[in-house]
Amino acid sequence: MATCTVYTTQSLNSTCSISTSAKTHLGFHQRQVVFYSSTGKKTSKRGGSVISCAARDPQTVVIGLAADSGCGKSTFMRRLTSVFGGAAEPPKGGNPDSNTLISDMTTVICLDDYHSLDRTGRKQKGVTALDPRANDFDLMYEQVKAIKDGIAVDKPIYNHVTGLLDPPELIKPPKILVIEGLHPMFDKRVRELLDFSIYLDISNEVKFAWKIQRDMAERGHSLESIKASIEARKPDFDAYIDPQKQYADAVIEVLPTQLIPDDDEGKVLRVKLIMKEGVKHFSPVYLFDEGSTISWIPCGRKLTCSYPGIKFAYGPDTYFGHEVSVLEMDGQFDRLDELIYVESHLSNISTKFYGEVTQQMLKHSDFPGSNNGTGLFQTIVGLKIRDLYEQIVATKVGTPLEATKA
Ligand SMILES: Nc1ncnc2c1ncn2[C@@H]1O[C@H](COP(=O)(O)OP(=O)(O)OP(=O)(O)O)[C@@H](O)[C@H]1O
Ligand SMILES: O=C(CO)[C@H](O)[C@H](O)COP(=O)(O)O
Repeated sequence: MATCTVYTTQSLNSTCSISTSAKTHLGFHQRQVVFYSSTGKKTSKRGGSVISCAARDPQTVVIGLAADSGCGKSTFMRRLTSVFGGAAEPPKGGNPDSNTLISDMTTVICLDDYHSLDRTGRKQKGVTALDPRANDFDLMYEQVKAIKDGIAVDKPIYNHVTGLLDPPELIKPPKILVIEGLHPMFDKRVRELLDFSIYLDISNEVKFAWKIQRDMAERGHSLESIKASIEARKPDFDAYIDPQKQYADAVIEVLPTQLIPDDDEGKVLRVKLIMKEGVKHFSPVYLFDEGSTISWIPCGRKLTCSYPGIKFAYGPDTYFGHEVSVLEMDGQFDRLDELIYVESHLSNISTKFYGEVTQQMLKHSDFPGSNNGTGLFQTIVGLKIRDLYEQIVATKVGTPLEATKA
């Protein structure tokens, strides 16, 4: 039972406790509502349908992760959920093709589940899945809001195996809800529900290399079909997905290396972590000296670097008119255990103990990008999200947060 403030047809702003009962309308569960007077005395046994319920207990913290398909969202999610501990798994006993991942602290829902047109429907109408007309933003907003307010919802499922819209699955409010997919920041109403937002900005060259690696090697697609699919999506990607990066609190931008002249292999990457200034509960990471402009080649006695080496950069900048701090890494690590040397020069990384970034990276050394800035910055953003969550909870319960962070 959660104590909350409900807005019903009968009484505005009453304090009550709620117990979930039956069916849903647009994903909103009807509840039995028990009213209490200000002295805590029960005043009536049954209210009406809860239209909106703002929980007074610490509510669900909502994180948005936007990126095109095949740009590393799943990998990032695995790193993020690992920071919170516990394995993330699909809902038990549910649809085997569910896109949802649940762990003790987090629930990750995939916004593909809000496609309003199935694969055939999109084909008939001549629209891609990136087109807003193929997605139900009203339902997305209503359900994310409900979860944030502590209300379980019946969320639809888009089945990537069949291309059909499957019967819904029950999503209970977690401590942290991550909404990942093509459009978490597209709709203003949904955007305003986000406590923190991330955009994975993968340059066309790198996206192409990753797609080939996955879709040719693992899914048996031809080079021509991969090229055609990227080309077909590009206009809608440019129109509806890419512009969301202006709203992100953190952007991880992945570019070809500058360490190898005219590199066309796309294996060595230059990765930027662009962090907005002035975001509540989020203080950007810095290298050596906050606010300075730094260029650092850490290769020497403490870091093994084979060709083409490693280069870090840090400094202030502007991004879509916002003040940002940018941390950049070009190159890749030879020995992941030596990452501790780099970690010890970074500040505001929200670790709970010395070496936590290195430990996380070593733990998932088999994940794509573990030897470069993609893995490093995804891990750091995961730690920043844990810190943000802890700050929000501490603010709500009114207890000061222990000073345990680096
Ligand atoms: N940091 C990385 N370095 C190298 N390759 C990567 C990296 N991240 C992802 N990839 C490649 O891209 C592929 C897709 O990654 P992932 O499944 O995490 O993306 P996704 O955005 O969840 O994709 P989708 O939405 O299509 O399921 C991986 O199989 C891998 O080949
Ligand atoms: O951009 C995508 C996000 O993952 C997919 O292409 C979209 O969801 C449609 O899926 P499918 O190709 O399985 O019909």
